[in-house]
Amino acid sequence: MEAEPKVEPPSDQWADKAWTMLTTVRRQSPLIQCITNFVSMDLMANTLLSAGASPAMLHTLEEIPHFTPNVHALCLNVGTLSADWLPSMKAAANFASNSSKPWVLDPVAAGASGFRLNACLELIQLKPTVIRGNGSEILALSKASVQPTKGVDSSHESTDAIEAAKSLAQATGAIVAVSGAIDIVTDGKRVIGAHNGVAMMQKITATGCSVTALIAAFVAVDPSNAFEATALALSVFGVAGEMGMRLAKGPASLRMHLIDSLYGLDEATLISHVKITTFCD
Ligand SMILES: Nc1ncnc2c1ncn2[C@@H]1O[C@H](COP(=O)(O)OP(=O)(O)O)[C@@H](O)[C@H]1O
Ligand SMILES: Cc1ncsc1CCOP(=O)(O)O
Ligand SMILES: [Mg+2]
Repeated sequence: MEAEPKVEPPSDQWADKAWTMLTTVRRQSPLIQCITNFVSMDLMANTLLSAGASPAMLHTLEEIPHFTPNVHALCLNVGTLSADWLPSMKAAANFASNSSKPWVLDPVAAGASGFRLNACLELIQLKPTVIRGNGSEILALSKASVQPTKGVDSSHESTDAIEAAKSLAQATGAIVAVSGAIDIVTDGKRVIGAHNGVAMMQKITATGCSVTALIAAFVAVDPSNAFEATALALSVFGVAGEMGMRLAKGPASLRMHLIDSLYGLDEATLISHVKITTFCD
C-alpha cells in the first residue's frame, strides 16, 4: 500500500534540530572530499562553503591513501563517470569505511546504461552511509536494471519511489533519500518527508549533486544519526531555495541567491520554514 503523510511530529522539534545541525557544521567546518562530475564541481564546492563546510575535489588514485583517511566525510558522484575514475571512487570508499568515516553516494542517471548501473551497484557493495538520488535513479537501483531514462533528470515523482527506497535501504543498510517536490528519507523502516524547496531548483544543474554533498557535511558532524542528518540537510537546502526564490528572477539568479541564502540563514528564518513530516504505511 502506498505510504501517506499522516503523523506530523512537533515541527519545532525538527526545526530546532535543523538549526543545531547547521550551527554545528558552521562551527566544526567538516572536511568533505568530493569525487564528482565536472558539471557539479563549482556549485557543490560553493554549497559546502556556504554551509560552513570545507570542500576538497580530489580524485587522483595516488592521493587517496594519504588524503581520504583524514576527511570527515566522502561524497561520490557518478555523473560524468569514466572507467578510469572508478578505481579512485572504490579506493576512497574503502578508505572512508576503514577509517569509520561516513560516505554518501549520488547515483546520477543510474539506469541510463549498463556501465553506470554496474558501477553504482559495485559502489553500493562498499557500504555507503547514504544513497541520495531522484525518483528514477532510486527505482533503477532498486530493480538493478537499465531503464528508459531522461538521463540525469527524473521521469518519476519522489513518492513513486518510496517502496523502492525502502527495499534498497533494507538490502544495503544505507539510508536512502529520494529528492523531488517532497524529499523522502528512509532507513528501510521509517519514512520521513522534507517538504521544503521550490520547483525552479530543478532548472539549475547540479542542485541534486550539491544537496548530496550537503548531506555528507551534515552526516559528518552527526555520523551516528545519518537518518535525521539526511532529512535535515535536504530541508535546510530547500529552505535556502525558498529564501533565494524571493529574490530570484530565474534559474541563474536563483543559483546565486540560493548560495547567499544558505550562507546567511538565521535561526528565526530556518526555524519558521523547516517542514519535515513522518510517513506511515
Ligand atoms: N518540485 C519541487 N519542489 C521543490 N523542490 C524541489 C522540486 N524538485 C526538486 N526540488 C529540490 O531540488 C533539489 C534537487 O532535486 P532533484 O531535482 O530531484 O535532484 P536531481 O538534480 O539529482 O534530479 C533538491 O533539493 C529537491 O528538494
Ligand atoms: C547535466 C549532467 N550531466 C552529467 S552529470 C550532470 C549534472 C547532474 O546534476 P543533478 O543530478 O544535480 O541535476
Ligand atoms: Mg542528480
